[in-house]
Amino acid sequence: MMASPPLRKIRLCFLSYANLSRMAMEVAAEFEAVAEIEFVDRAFDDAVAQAREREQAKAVDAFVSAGSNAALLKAALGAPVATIKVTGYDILVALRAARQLDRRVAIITYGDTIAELDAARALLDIEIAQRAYRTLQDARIAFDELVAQGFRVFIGSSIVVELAEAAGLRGILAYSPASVRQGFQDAVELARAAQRDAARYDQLNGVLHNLQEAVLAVDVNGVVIALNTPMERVLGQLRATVMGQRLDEVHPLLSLTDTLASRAEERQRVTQIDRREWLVNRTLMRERGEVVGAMVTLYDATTIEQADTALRTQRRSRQHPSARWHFDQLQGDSVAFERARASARRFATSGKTILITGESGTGKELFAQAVHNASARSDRPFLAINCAAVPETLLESELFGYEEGAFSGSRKGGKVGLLEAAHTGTLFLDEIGDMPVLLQTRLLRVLQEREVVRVGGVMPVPVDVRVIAATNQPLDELVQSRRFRADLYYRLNILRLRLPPLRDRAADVQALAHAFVARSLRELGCRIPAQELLAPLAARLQAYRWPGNVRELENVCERMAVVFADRKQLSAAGYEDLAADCPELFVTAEGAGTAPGSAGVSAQAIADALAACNGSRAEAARRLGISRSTLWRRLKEGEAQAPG
Ligand SMILES: Nc1ncnc2c1ncn2[C@@H]1O[C@H](COP(=O)(O)OP(=O)(O)OP(=O)(O)O)[C@@H](O)[C@H]1O
Repeated sequence: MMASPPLRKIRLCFLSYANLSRMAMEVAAEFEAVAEIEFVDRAFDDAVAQAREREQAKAVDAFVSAGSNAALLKAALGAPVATIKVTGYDILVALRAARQLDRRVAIITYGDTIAELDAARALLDIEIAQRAYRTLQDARIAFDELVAQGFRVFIGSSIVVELAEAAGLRGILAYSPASVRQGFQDAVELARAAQRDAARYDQLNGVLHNLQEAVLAVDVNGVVIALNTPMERVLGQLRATVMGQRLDEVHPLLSLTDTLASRAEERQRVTQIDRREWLVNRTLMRERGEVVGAMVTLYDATTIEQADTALRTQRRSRQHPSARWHFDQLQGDSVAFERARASARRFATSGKTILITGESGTGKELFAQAVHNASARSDRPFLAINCAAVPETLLESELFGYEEGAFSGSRKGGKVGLLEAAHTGTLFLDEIGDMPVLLQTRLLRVLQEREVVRVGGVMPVPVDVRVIAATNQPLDELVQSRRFRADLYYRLNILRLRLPPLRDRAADVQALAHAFVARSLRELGCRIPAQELLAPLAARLQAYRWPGNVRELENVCERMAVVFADRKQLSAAGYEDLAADCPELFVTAEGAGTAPGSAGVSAQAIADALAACNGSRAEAARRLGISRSTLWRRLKEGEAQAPG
């Protein structure tokens, strides 16, 4: 078994006038085994200076002194100070010795006079005069007065004995070897306790060392007992200089005095130190329920913000796909398309709000994704919502989130809205023209104030979101008819990206069709080359007006691939099937794509498609080559126009 290391001898320093020192030296021999004791014959300021030197050199574990010296040392030092106290028994012994010399005895004590002495006076049948002092000056004045009153025998501390002896009178030391012994014992105890504390503080420092946060701990007196390297950096001072100092003096902004006094902990107070923002926690340290100190922890606000973003991003990326599209992947090299792509690239880096306009199916969402991916926010969340496809009540809580209990059926803990979830990233608001006016007002506030208040909440949460809005409706007309707020319109319309309809960029049709057919054939495991399949259709593809734009072309191409994949080869019969499945390509030139409606699809065509798909709106929209929201809006328009 390994022997535990022998305890280091305790280093004590005894500070007093020579009289008491002489007595103490005799007693000190009893402590040889446990302590090394140094004797310093000094009093008052001299004594304090000597003690400070030793404390700074860490040469002493505890000091021992008496009377005024002890009081001064306690006030001036951080190290433990044991006081040798005069007991009633000590005074009695001294009085007995004094009585041998004179029947009139003067007692001069530090601090207060001793009330019980009046009883002793009668018992010992002597005249006793008492005085108390705090400073050397006081002691001298008291002594001179008593001398003037004819006293010749004095009982008191070393100073008093020295004064008496210097005046040729008799001085009797009030302290007994027993009280000096008690003083040494107290000092050894105090030093041991300080050693134990130091070991605990070492342990605490070890724990703090591994923390990234800046942490500092104080004892119940507000004296620094531990701190870590990040805290050294905040304070701009080394541990050695800060340890043992009062925190209020080291850095008043971090003070724990109020925390210790009120026992009230404090969390996440934003505090600026050296032009940096920190979140500051103040907590109490307890041992077996007793408060033994307090701790201040600083969290760097920037790091927290980054962690917050990482948390939101990672949570979100588990739930939603992020932006997939990049500018290079967008098909099309017509002049009109290249112009749009070049503008979008420029807009991407500006970081500003963008309004994308264009007919349904022209690729507005794709552009929004590509803008996000080409912006400084590319590694942050990209979230999208179609304002036309979500019912009004849901749209509000989707966008702004809600607090727990905001309405019946609200989720426990509330819900984070898209604006919050997209923090530091991009939010794509598709079909913004369909956003109800009330929500437009709320959105405007968010864009202006850069903070969100959840439904049923009061505390605003700061958000940094780039908004890209899209519409296939003429927003300026909606503004005129008061269905869209003018101020929101101007706020969104900072950078305008106009996406041309497919009919205005006929040069792109072939390339897009080739890409779509090739992809679909590949997915169907069909080896027919897309080029060959498309060759006989080139003129038709060019002639058609594509009211549903790229989405419609994509759907038609998918249908073509399905028809030929079934037959496994190109044949005239296949093209006949195609004429039945994709009638839009085979209509006469005059009729092609001229149907009215915002997306160019007639109400009759919608009704037919819905009937053919057993009322499935998703399927009908797919067949018509329009988005679900366009179909939805067209139906609403139809209802509004219907008589009755
Ligand atoms: N340039 C392009 N390259 C490749 N695919 C495209 C391109 N433009 C559009 N698409 C295809 O067309 C479809 C429609 O695009 P998107 O959803 O971006 O249109 P939109 O203008 O937002 O439509 P809506 O207004 O109806 O929501 C997408 O599924 C995409 O695959």
